[in-house]
Amino acid sequence: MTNPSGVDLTRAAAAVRELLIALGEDPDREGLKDTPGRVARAYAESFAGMWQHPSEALNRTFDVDHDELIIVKDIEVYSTCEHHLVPFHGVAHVGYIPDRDGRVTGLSKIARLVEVFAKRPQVQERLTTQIADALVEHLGALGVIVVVDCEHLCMSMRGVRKPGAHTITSAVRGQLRNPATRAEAMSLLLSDSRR
Ligand SMILES: Nc1nc2c(ncn2[C@@H]2O[C@H](COP(=O)(O)OP(=O)(O)OP(=O)(O)O)[C@@H](O)[C@H]2O)c(=O)[nH]1
Ligand SMILES: [Zn+2]
Repeated sequence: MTNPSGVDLTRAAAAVRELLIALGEDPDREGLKDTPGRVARAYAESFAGMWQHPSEALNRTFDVDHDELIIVKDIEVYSTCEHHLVPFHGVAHVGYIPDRDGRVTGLSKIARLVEVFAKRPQVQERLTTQIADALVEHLGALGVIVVVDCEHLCMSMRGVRKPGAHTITSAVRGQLRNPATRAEAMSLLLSDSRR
């Protein structure tokens, strides 16, 4: 039952069965009998990015001779907090300045890159820096800015119980570290330009 993604579904299902027992449940009752397998498959989906390389997401590039900022905003993010294994969700905004040849990637590939890193056990800070570093490393971007804005269910539904609290993280690389360029990029990233 090991699947191509590398997740050992049989072992994961057995662990979920054990967890149900530890929690005082009867894993053989009607409603729970398929749950261990289901949860194992759901985790395999949530952690699919562990088996993907960021360069795969960015493999399609186009020579469009564009050497200025490109921004993809409001990319929906569903990730999993590695401390509690519960979701955090929100949006990512990604901007980059292409390499000297003006080589850009497909717009959807930016969202695919976000997915590669979101579908792993994560903390929001690492998610943010991994996206930025991958654009420099695999696309040769001369400048990168990434802002991630998420609500962590580990803070909303349990623990400190503060629903609605947002965590905002940013990572800036290369030419966009220049204060003036950075401020301009940040304002574009955070503005609602469609209204
Ligand atoms: N920096 C950072 N912290 C996170 C992230 N996701 C969850 N956390 C925090 O991880 C911390 C874990 O703290 P612990 O004291 O070890 O765990 P805990 O007893 O469950 O903490 P509480 O959530 O405060 O009940 C909590 O403060 C969470 O809010 C994240 O993406 N980045
Ligand atoms: Zn958490």
